[in-house]
Amino acid sequence: MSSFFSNLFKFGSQNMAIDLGTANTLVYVQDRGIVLNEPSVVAIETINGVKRVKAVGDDAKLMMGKTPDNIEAIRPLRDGVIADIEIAEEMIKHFIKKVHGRNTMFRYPEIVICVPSGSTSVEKRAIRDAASNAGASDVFLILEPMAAAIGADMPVTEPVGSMVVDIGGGTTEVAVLSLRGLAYTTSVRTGGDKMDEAIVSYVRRHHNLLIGDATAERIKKDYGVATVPEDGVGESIIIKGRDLVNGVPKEITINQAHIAEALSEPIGAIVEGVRIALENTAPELAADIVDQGIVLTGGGALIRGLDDHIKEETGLPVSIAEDPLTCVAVGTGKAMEDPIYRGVLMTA
Ligand SMILES: Nc1ncnc2c1ncn2[C@@H]1O[C@H](COP(=O)(O)OP(=O)(O)OP(=O)(O)O)[C@@H](O)[C@H]1O
Repeated sequence: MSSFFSNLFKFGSQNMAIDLGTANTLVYVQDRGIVLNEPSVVAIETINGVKRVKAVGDDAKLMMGKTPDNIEAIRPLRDGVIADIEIAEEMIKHFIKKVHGRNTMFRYPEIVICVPSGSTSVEKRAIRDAASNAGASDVFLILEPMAAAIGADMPVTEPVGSMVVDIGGGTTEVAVLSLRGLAYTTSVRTGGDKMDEAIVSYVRRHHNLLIGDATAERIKKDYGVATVPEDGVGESIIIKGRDLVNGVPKEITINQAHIAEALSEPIGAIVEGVRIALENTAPELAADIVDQGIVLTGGGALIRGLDDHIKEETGLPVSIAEDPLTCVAVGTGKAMEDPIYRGVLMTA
């Protein structure tokens, strides 16, 4: 650990923090803040049996669902863990290179990477090795809920219990934190991806219409609600896709109440995770949470009315972090920069 902090001094601002997310990867550079925020997607092209990276990040996401047979758009992280280590490594390498550009002096930075709290030691090692192979001289890890809580300015170093619920693409991490540690943590394999799948399956079941994940994600971001709107209907939504009966393109109209119905299962799983965490929290810490409330981070926190829904289900105050999508990256960056958080970094 000490070599890390002495290297911070030696190499200055090249050190970086990476939020390697299922949906998005964010890179934070010391003293500069977030410099990269792109989808965790890699497009692989196969020519004469040889595979090569065709595009990464924004460019690769544009290809999802639209690639010819010889190009495959892959998300190397699934359910919050690395599903394809080689491709994840290519992605990390690409992003590090993109951040440092031609500045070869800064080719081997120290890197802090955020990992899901439920990662096994094998998964943690795989992430660390991917960053080392991508050119990092030293790699440190931080658990995702800790990073989210630091990013949301929660009092993680104090002897006070606080609860963070980080709703990402692949997982929802629920944790109770106190004195730089996780007093309790649980990871629910439900997040934004499951919400997209729920919309795809709702539209197929009720309207015989096939839509892609990208369309479902757009609908979720623009119209997603945690509960049925007050007027029982909400806004109308026009959806285009392929009719499953006759195979031709078709357009249907649904409303936000339908989206609330579609999302009820994944949102129910998240609420259940919060409830289990509360039941397993030591009484002293639980008493603190009654005062401090629950803080929501991650992109899923932006589903309209989710804070009120969790408040109703738990009876506790619930708030949304200021910028839920960048909380984990900012928290990972702060943990790298500020010695007060020294104790939260891990070597593997
Ligand atoms: N306005 C929005 N409303 C609802 N969901 C949103 C919104 N904006 C982003 N999301 C969803 O948030 C998810 C991504 O969140 P985030 O970037 O926090 O996850 P991640 O860190 O990549 O994933 P994980 O924590 O599982 O590794 C995606 O599923 C995305 O569709």
